Amino acid sequence: MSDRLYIFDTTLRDGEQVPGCQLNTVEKIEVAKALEELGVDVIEAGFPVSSPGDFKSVEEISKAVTWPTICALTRAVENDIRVAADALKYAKHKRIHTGIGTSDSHIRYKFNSTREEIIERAVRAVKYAKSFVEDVQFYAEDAGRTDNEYLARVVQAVVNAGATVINIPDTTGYCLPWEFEQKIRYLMEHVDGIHNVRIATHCHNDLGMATANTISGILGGARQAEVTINGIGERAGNTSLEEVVMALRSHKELNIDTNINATKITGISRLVSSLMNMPVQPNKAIVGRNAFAHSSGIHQDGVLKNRESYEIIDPKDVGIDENSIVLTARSGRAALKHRLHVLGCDLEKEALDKAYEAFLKLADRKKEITDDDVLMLAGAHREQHRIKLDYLQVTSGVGLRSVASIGLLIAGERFEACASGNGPVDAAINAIKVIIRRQMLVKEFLIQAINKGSNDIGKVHMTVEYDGQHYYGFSANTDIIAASAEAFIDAINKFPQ
Ligand SMILES: CC(=O)SCCNC(=O)CCNC(=O)[C@H](O)C(C)(C)COP(=O)(O)OP(=O)(O)OC[C@H]1O[C@@H](n2cnc3c(N)ncnc32)[C@H](O)[C@@H]1OP(=O)(O)O
Ligand SMILES: CC(C)C(=O)C(=O)O
Ligand SMILES: [Mg+2]
Repeated sequence: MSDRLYIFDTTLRDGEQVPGCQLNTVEKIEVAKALEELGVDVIEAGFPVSSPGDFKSVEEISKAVTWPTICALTRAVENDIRVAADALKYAKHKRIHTGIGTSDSHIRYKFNSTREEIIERAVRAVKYAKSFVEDVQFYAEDAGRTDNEYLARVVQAVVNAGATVINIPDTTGYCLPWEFEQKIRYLMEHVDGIHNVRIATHCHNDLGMATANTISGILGGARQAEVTINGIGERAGNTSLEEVVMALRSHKELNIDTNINATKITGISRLVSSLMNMPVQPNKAIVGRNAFAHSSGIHQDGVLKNRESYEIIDPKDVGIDENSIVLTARSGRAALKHRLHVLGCDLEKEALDKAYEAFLKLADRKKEITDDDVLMLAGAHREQHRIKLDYLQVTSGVGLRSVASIGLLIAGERFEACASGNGPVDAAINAIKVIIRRQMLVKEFLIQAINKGSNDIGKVHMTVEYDGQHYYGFSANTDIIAASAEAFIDAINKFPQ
């Protein structure tokens, strides 16, 4: 059987300390209930003494949540502890999290104190918290920069005072992974009774090593990881829940697992991101928009042959239906063929080659190719138009009349003309009319963006009246003037010969 790692989520406390991420009580309850469904063991719901709003949130979360332990943060200050105990009164399982800074820098500059006095304050706080609740967690703030020998003395004192969980925060995200592992190992080896309590990691990401340090701490003997959804938290953030959970699931040889239902990870990541107005970076591990997106031809070909070529996690395991094959100018035929197949369009080799050629031209002009684009490309190569647009140049601007110069290929022969108009589309259509001398009238003209963004493809629908009949023309192009001219030509191609 694998060893159990307890997940302590501090999204609602450390995560909520981020500027702009404050939530109201109703929103906090929504996140807390989602954390419960996700399967976290402990929810750090807030710092009750900090404001009446935070007190209320801890109180309401305590009522709303059933089985996870609800934890409230305090300083090593009696009033903080009293207020925390009061806020937790409705919790079915409650924990007070008290502590104090232990690094020489904190002792000297924050507290103007001494190592001995800090140990005394730590012990007093733990004993006072024990008078309210059984489950008392102690944090040695800035343990990452606290020397191991002194840290072990602090931990020994609070274990003796009755602390049930010992939190070893790398508050400033300073440690290297091997160093953090050694720190935890040192405590495991030098504190009497340490095996009767649980050691926790609480790593910050200032050097981008929060997850690495957490995993190292676990290897050193920690069995509680303090994490947040999407890794939000002070400055560069905390360790992200999803990274730790999936690192352990991906490395079964470590034989350590959590109670997390990973299929809920994507949902809660989106919930927290939207409630906290905190977008997730696209390349964020596990929950970023691109975490399961493949955009280059060689990778796409490999993934289509076997998902595991470029994926170590099945996206379904974290609640994503399937990976995405993103079509860009770096994609190959395998990806285009796959997307066309998904869209119900199977092309033979020659047709695929032609569609691919058109696709590359479009992809060089557009960052991402959508399903509509792909269908348009697949259709475009099939129709053999008698009249084709060869080139088009239009000048337009404010305070001048637009002029178009156009070249058409009619049954392979080139015809050229110039014309002016009251705008670029009018000029282009007038130029076509110089070559195609028929009585034609544009009856309907609609330009539509397919998705969004100024680099998008414009779709043009046009109805042209000729000889008492209406003919429909369509085109799509990143250049809407070209699309308009092409739609006009498309309608002309449907005139009876
Ligand atoms: C690493 C972390 O994330 S710790 C949690 C950080 N989160 C927060 O600070 C959010 C909540 N904080 C607050 O609402 C306020 O800071 C309060 C209510 C806790 C305190 O407010 P104030 O009384 O106005 O104090 P202020 O914030 O200016 O200064 C903090 C005081 O707490 C002391 N302090 C800081 N940490 C601790 C601690 N763990 N134990 C005891 N005292 C502490 C400081 O030394 C300072 O005391 P001083 O004024 O005697 O120098
Ligand atoms: C309060 C403690 C646990 C903390 O957030 C830190 O040290 O980073
Ligand atoms: Mg922190």
